[in-house]
Amino acid sequence: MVVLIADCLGVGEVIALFGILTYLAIYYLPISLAIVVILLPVTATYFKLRRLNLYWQDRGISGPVGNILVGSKVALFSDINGFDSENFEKYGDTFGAVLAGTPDLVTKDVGFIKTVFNAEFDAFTDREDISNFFPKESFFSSWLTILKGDDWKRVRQRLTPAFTTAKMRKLLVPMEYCAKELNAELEKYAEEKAEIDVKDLFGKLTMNVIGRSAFALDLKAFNQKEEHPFLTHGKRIFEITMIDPLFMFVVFFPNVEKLIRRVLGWKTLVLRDLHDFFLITVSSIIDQRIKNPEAAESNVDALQLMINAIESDEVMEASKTSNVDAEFVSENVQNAKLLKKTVTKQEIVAQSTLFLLAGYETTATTLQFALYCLTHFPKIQDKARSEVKEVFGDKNSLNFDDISKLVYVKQVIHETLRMFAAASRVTRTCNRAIRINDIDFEPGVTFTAQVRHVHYDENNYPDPYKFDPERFSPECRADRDPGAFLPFGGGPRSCIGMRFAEFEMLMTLAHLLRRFRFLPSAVDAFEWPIPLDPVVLTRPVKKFKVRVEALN
Ligand code: HEM
Repeated sequence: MVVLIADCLGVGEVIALFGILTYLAIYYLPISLAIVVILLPVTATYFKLRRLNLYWQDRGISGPVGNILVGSKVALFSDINGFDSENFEKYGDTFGAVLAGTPDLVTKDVGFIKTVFNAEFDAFTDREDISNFFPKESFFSSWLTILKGDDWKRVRQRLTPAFTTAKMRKLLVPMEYCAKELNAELEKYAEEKAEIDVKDLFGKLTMNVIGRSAFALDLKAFNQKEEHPFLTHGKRIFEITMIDPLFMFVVFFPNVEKLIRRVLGWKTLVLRDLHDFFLITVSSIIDQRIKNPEAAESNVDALQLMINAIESDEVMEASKTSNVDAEFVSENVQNAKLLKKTVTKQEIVAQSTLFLLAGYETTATTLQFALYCLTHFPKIQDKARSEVKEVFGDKNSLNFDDISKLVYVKQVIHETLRMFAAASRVTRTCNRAIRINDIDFEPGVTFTAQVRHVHYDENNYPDPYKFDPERFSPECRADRDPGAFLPFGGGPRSCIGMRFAEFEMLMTLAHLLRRFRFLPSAVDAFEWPIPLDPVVLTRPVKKFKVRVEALN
């Protein structure tokens, strides 16, 4: 009973309730009864936490036993990759831990990952549950990344037609426009012989690309003087951290937060200004487009593709999709009940803002690492440039066929993604009891694919610290299990923006390499491999800069 009540409350609420209970017991009850009232919840909580901490050991699976109060939670906030390395070393390819109160099975075993992410996907459809932070009333709760079960299937199925290669072809035009804008910006650096803050520059590029290709808006990210309100609000998403006071308040006092929202009529407490701005602005763009479909037809952007896909009742044909989507599509097209249900306006607003979130940091960081590798290995840079020059010939622009000929540049991007995959861990939550590899999974337990460890495993990639784009030549790929490459996750729930990101990176690098040579910083040259921030999202520990030389 005590434990059941505690489960519905946040940590702050439990402590407050316990404080009140202790106060009342001491003042109003005889001492012996007061001790019982105080000790009962303490003992019940102690035994619950103890059982939780030994969750995997009780099931015969080895792994670290965390602190009784916080489990291995500290690892989440400090060095999660170091934590995983240490445990793989001690316990082998798979170990069990308890992170943030949830038993988590962590593995770098490719076969195991494929079974969970693909073959048994129905039992592992969702990611870890973070819905507490995103109230149901807000559109944040409709983000594809957060949706669960049938809701996720319905929205993903409806969105998939907007992300096929054929649709991506249309987005090459805005992508190229932004790549040319970036080149114009770099001319200034080359002329002034100034050092470039690579992440800052690519961050602006990816914002411009998302603006143009998701909303047909020019966000003018390179413009220092006036900032587009989309950009001002979009950037706010990245400012939020785990130690943000409002965020902490939601974590510690979820029920109080709910009450405050109800009383004030707010949809969310965290990021409220951003939420309301996007809800109003994007909803009105959608309304205008739906009211005026002919004018809307001229828009080549993901928002319009989503509106079209949803309105036209378009159903994907498995043969027209990638292998990953084909499997998913053929599976879901049979599900007529889900197909008939449409996607709401709030859900479209959610997905279009999610593109800002999902497409900005990931792509900018990958481009940053690609440039880091190309600067560090000038011969690889020259080889990539030769291919680019050959593909451009006398032209100034690239079409879809040209992009498909950038085979070596794509290998460079894939090798960059192997070494510096944006997400070092990808997690699924079990939704029904299932036995896999002699392990009994219960609903609520999570399964984590340790992507960085899969990518640095000698058995998958010999000499893993060597940057070698040849690993992704057709011959080398044929010799390797495709499941050993997970920068975009795996199975039906993998990254929906993968093709978008690949086209954007190919287009950008092609234009950059054609016009410029990249050289290490003269002030702060960096070592190989660059030290990484020990958190889940892969970033260098310090900013790195490059110099740029314009080519004739
Ligand atoms: C280099 C760039 C990118 C990387 C490395 C990347 C990586 C990832 C990863 C690892 C996941 C989790 C997959 C899983 O759980 O199996 C993911 C999910 C997702 N990504 Fe990306 N991503 C990139 C770019 C993009 C872009 C440009 C967009 C949008 C235009 C996007 C939209 C999404 C969405 C919506 C999801 C959630 C999919 C779902 O739950 O069904 N990503 N991405």
